[in-house]
Amino acid sequence: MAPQVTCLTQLAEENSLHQKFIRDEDERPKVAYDQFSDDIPLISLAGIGESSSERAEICRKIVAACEEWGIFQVVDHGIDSKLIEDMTRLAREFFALPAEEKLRFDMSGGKKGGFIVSSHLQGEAVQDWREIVTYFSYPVKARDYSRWPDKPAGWRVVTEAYSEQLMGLGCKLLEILSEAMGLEKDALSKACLEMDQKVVVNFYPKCPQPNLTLGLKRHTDPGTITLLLQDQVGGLQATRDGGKTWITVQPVEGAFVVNLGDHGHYLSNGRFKNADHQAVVNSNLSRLSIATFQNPAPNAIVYPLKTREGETAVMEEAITYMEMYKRKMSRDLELARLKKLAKENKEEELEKPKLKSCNALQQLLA
Ligand SMILES: O=C(O)CCC(=O)C(=O)O
Ligand SMILES: [Fe+2]
Repeated sequence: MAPQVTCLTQLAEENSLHQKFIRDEDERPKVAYDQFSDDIPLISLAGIGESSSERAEICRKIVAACEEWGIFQVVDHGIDSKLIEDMTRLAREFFALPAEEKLRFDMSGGKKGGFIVSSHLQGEAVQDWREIVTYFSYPVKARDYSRWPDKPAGWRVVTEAYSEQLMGLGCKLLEILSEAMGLEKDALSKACLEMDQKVVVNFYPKCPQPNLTLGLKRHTDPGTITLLLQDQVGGLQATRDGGKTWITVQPVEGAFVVNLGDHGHYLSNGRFKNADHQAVVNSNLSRLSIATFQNPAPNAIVYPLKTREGETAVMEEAITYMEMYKRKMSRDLELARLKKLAKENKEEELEKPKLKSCNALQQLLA
């Protein structure tokens, strides 16, 4: 039997956008996908290993970027370029598979890992214009290979190697941030207990009406640090003024975009920003990005590791990461609910005068 779910790749062929992807006006893209900005710092990690003045300079740049944006790009990061190439190629091949192949790994119904068409926040009607395939790669003992795609050939070998190298890079960056906070090198990693890693491969097909929708709704990542590999199309956007102005991050060949999540933000007592970001789409080209989330273990404690002189803690109480995540989700849901309510009320208000004039018309005609 033909699958019930239509993949976005199929919807992309239509002339107009399906209603379920249409965002409210205030959420729609304000800046074009290819109107690039180089405001986000681009930092070379060459020389990071040495205990030299070079390392100190790199650390200074990273810390400044985290304080200002919570997001930066790194090159000379030591991740094997052949691995990046293979990972990108396999990811593209996965999304090019027929819908029924991808849907063999359908994640709906609460499965941990697999494929999903047009993700959306629970309880929210509008969907994102993206397909994803995701797998949980750390801790190793928790890997459920039955939820990892078995096609295209080579997926498992390449993704495992990719995960391992990215775990290394993530930890290296956390060492720098720990030192910057005046703590032991391994303080942030230790605070994660056994670090989790989740990889989400995002595929954004060409979109018939990209100005009405988003590839991925505005959000902050919940975890400690995220390493994003993006192709050269462009679409990742960041804001540092609560969404008033946006910039499109300039894609840089072979670079990783690094951003801090909520956990990193809280542990630094708000000193390092949790980057507010989103992804926009376009009608010319499909786009691929691979997000590697370095997260704490579910039972890790979320609380500032250190408060600087004169600072009070940004959190009232210490909670587990699981609890932090639950609270974030219910806050997002509540916001979506209130927004929907406000919209309905507004529509009702708009209906009233119409109704009045309608009554008046009837009286006139009577
Ligand atoms: O695709 C992108 O540029 C952004 C992806 C992202 O923010 C995410 O997966 O959390
Ligand atoms: Fe994100």
